[in-house]
Amino acid sequence: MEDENMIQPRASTRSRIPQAGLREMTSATTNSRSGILPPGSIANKATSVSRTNCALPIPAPRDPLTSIPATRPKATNQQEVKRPGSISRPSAGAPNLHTRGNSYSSSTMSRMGSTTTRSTNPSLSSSISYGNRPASSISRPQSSIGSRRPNGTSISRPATSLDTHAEDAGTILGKRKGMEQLSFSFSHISCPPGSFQKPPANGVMDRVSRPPSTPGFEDQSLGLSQCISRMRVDDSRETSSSRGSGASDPNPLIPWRSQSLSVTPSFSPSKVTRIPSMPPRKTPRRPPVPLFLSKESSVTTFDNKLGAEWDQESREKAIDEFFTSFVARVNQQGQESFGLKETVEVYKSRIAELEKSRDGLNETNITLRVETEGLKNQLNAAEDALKEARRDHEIALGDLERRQRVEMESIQQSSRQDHDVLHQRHQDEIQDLKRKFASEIEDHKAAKVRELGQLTSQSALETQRSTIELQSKERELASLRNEVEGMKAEVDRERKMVHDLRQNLDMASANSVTLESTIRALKARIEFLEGGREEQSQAFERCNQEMMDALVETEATKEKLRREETLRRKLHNQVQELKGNIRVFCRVRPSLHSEPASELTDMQYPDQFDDAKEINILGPEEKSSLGNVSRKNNNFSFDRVFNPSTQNAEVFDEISQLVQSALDGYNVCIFCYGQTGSGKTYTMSSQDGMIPRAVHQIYQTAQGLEEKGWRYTMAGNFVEVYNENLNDLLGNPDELDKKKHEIRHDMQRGKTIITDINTVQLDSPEMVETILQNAAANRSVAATKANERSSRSHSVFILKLTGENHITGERSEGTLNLVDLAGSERLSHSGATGERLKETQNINRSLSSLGDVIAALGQGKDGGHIPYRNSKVCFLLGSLQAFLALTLDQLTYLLQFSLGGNSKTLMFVMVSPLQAHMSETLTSLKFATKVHNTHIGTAKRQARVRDS
Ligand SMILES: Nc1ncnc2c1ncn2[C@@H]1O[C@H](COP(=O)(O)OP(=O)(O)OP(=O)(O)O)[C@@H](O)[C@H]1O
Repeated sequence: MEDENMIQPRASTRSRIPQAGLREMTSATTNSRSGILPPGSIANKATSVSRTNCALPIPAPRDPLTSIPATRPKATNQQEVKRPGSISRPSAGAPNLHTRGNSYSSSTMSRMGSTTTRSTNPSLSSSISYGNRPASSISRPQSSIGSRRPNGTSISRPATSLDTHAEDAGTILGKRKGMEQLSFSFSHISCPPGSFQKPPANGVMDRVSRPPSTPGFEDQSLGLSQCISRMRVDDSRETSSSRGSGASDPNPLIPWRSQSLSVTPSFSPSKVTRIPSMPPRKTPRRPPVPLFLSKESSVTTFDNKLGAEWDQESREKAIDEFFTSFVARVNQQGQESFGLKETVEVYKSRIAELEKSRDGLNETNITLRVETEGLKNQLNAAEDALKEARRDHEIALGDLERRQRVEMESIQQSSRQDHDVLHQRHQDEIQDLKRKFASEIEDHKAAKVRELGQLTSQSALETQRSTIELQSKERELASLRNEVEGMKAEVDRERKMVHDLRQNLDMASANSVTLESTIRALKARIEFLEGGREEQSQAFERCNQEMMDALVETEATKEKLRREETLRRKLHNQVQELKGNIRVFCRVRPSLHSEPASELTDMQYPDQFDDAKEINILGPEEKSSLGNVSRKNNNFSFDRVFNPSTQNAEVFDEISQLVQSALDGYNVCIFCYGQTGSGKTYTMSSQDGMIPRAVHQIYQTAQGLEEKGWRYTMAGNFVEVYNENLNDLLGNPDELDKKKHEIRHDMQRGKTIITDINTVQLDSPEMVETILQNAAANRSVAATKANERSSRSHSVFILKLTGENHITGERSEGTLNLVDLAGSERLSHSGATGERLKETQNINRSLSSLGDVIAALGQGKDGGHIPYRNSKVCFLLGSLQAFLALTLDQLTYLLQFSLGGNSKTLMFVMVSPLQAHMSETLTSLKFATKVHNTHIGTAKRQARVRDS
């Protein structure tokens, strides 16, 4: 609280002295922005002080002597003149000056108005009258500036109140110790000559100034000191001149220039000392003025009255007025100076206050330190007490823990006992439940066993009953059979007997006795049979034995059948080999509706109702030079020739044995060769073509073989060789011609693997239709016309057949390849260009190389050169031996294992019936004849190619 009391007043003190005021004071000291001129310019300083004490708005800076506001009437000076003794408050502005001392800093600039008002006196005659001021009035109270001055009474101003400003200004009010040594350097005041003459009533002037009409006097811009300096200069000049030459001043208008201004003590309580000399100012040369006035002197008065030197009254009046105004001005300056001093005093008092507050703060600080020490002691005591309390608390805690531990142990013990009791009870319950459940289970088990026994006995009874029924049925059947047989025999016998009886009718009657005896014998036999049960049971046993023998015989027969199936396979293979491992069928397609009969080629089938192996193609009529008309007959012979009326079913009958070979574990290759539009696709891939029929047959055969222990799985691929590239027709159509597939051969197992290819498991015969549709769809995506694409590429349908006999442990792996070759038309006839030309070249290269390879193979030279490398198709018909050689032909490479060793090949050569295609037809047939004449692995067969 004490501290607060110390601080609060300080705050209020601060608030009373705004920083702005302090700044302005500082700036005033350094002569910047304050409007205070450098030393020697009292007017500005006064202005500054006036600003300090006046709250009026700040006017624009102006010359204090030239600016004469209208608000300041001259009457003020006149009023002051009337009261010459009251110098302390010469004007109405004075109270303002004093009462605003406290707000000095904030009102410094606003004092301009009042100052200006004061300086509105037209002349400096009203500015110096300091000497008239009584000593008491000069000793201005310190509080005259501040509001703290009590009751507005004057308090003696400290002796140093003017020191600072007097020294700072370096001009006026220079001497210390009050007004006694006050000397003025009124450099800023233009003082009219002669205005320093002491009024008669108040003092004596030692010099009499000249009237104000002199030019120098009118120069109001000159300061008083300058005037005085001039006076000195002139004075000395005049003195010297008067001394030297004795001549008088040529200018009688400025006699005051040679005077030095001094105020006698009687004139002012302060001692006016001689004003320090100022630098001389150059003035125009004037005529000398007489030093002393005489009656003869002609002097111009202030009123510009010439010759009024002796008008003492008016001169005194003028001087008096001037002096009054001068005193007022000096007064004003003094007051302003007081203002400044008071400001300084305010700051000094402020400093004192601050020091006081600092002392207070120091005291407070000491008090606080003492208090802090006390508090520290209290804190130490409190800490000690806290430690004590903590110790007590720890002891109490320890006791509590011990107590709780004991309690806990007792609780644990009791709970353990409870737990043991509960556990024991629980165990007892469990034992009871176990016993209960065991007895229930036993009961249940016994019931189930009983039920089982009943069921077993029932089933045994049922079985026995059914066995008995079966036996009775069998017996009935046997007896019925016997009866039937007996009836038959009896009928026969009866017939015979009737016949005999008819023949022996006579004998019957004769032998009636014999018959009767026979009847009796029969009756005796019946009786015997009825009585011979033992014999019947023995007969039943014999029958049973016979049945068991029959079963054994059946098993033996089945085993024999399986052996015969294996033998059949071997024999079938041998038969196929005997037929030739490469067989060639020729098929002529029928003419279409769009093809008129006149455009058809004349073809004959000489043995169509016999072996159906030959075909004659008659050329166009040719006239010889002798006029004979003849037609060229091209006769070809193959393994089978199908005329246009042959249906797919009949064609398939011929190849079904090859399909059977695939099931038996052989690699079979069936391909169609021929020009575009000759019916290859129709034969191979149409709805009732070879592919669907082959798959159907395989299914049927596989099902039939199941009862012989065979289980078959079928997996299908469909690939295309287009421009010597391999494509997957069951894959993504977008990858056609882009994705690369490789053909890899497993030489040891004789298997062909194609990389990255889709394999479809054929679980049903219908799946093959899906495969064919997908392949056709993919081809249609790859080409604008599906037919075009199919014409320009080889397609291969690969069916892998894997069979296992779970009885015999046999295993078979066969492959059926159904190949639809590209159109075989000649390059020269196709007229193809660009991409088509490239395709045709590829196709022809494959096919012609195929012929070469076949021809080479046909020569049958083991180890002889086979031109496999010439074409991929070479692999198609080459032996296993041949396929070991590297080749670029994808197609033949692909079919490598289907053409050699255990492979069987069937080639369809397709023929178009059109005359326009005759040339291509003949070429195809000649090529097929080459193939037909090739024999791989079996006895070479001869075939004829007859030109007649
Ligand atoms: N045996 C036939 N019975 C009825 N029509 C047939 C027979 N053979 C072919 N055709 C028809 O002849 C036309 C051409 O047959 P296909 O498309 O099979 O010839 P292609 O040799 O496969 O031609 P490409 O080489 O262009 O594929 C088809 O319209 C087809 O239906």
